[in-house]
Amino acid sequence: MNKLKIAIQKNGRLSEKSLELLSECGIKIPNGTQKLKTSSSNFPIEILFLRDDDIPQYVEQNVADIGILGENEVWEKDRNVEIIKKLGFGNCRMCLAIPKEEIYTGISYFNNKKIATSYPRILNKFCKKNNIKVEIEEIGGSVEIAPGIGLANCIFDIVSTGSTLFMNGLKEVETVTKSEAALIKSKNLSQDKQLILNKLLFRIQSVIYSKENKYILLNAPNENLKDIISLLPGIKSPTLLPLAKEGWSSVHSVIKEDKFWDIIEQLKEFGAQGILVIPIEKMIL
Ligand SMILES: Nc1ncnc2c1ncn2[C@@H]1O[C@H](COP(=O)(O)OP(=O)(O)OP(=O)(O)O)[C@@H](O)[C@H]1O
Ligand SMILES: O=P(O)(O)OC[C@H]1O[C@H](OP(=O)(O)OP(=O)(O)O)[C@H](O)[C@@H]1O
Ligand SMILES: [Mg+2]
Repeated sequence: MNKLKIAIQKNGRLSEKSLELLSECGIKIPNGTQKLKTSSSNFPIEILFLRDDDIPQYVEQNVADIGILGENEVWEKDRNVEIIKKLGFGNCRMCLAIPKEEIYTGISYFNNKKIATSYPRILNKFCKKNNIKVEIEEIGGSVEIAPGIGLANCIFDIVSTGSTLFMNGLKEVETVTKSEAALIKSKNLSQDKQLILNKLLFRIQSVIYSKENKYILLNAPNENLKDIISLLPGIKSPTLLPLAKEGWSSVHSVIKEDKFWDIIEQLKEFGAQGILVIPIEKMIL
């Protein structure tokens, strides 16, 4: 049977999470090998371990059918591939940063500046859109060092916590775009491979939903049930069960994790008690 070939990063920020995602999808991958290519024992998929920069090219050329990498690399390489799913990890922003003692006057500050980056295409597009004329100095890595050693005036790079900028005496002044890990696919997949991809996507979707959502259980006084239910719409609607104690019900529902902290105060105001929030292992809609 035809196998779907997926390219993931060999060593780097996205390697572990990419393998973890496949494993959460129930796909068994032999570990502990130094091989650059391996197959799953229980899903028709072959895994290629590559440098992330090369993945768009391999997917465009059908050497790999799909790949997991940062959107930033996909945009930078600008190959003929399609982003089909954001994966919720590898979140970062792409920023312009300048020496911390400089006074930032707005985007025109960058006119006639030399900017070091590993992402010349994305930077060039941004500069054109904003009508600024810059000199782009392309380097492969350790971009934050460039102003300190006189290679450039400022930088354009990936930022997450900001600690690399801080440690190198730089400050972030413009966010050009945000990026996260994504699944890309080749534009000419055979029908068999598309079917395998659909199966994989279904599993990925379930894994992502289960991470974004929590199961919530609480006890609610019956007189406030309507208000409490309106805060917890659930997938279809919440489950209601009478408690042994008269006048009280147990409410079960599913909520978005990031919404929970916003509604907890309101739930308490409506008299909710014994609130339990439980992780969901898998969620199929
Ligand atoms: N600090 C960060 N926080 C979150 N995500 C990040 C961070 N740095 C990079 N990323 C994301 O992880 C991807 C891989 O980063 P990494 O530093 O491992 O790349 P690399 O050095 O280019 O690796 P490779 O050797 O495979 O080319 C980046 O393209 C970006 O999408
Ligand atoms: O804002 P921060 O949390 O400090 O993260 C930003 C840093 O992370 C990335 O590099 P990485 O550490 O992956 O090393 P690399 O440049 O060698 O790939 C990126 O290139 C920045 O240098
Ligand atoms: Mg790389």
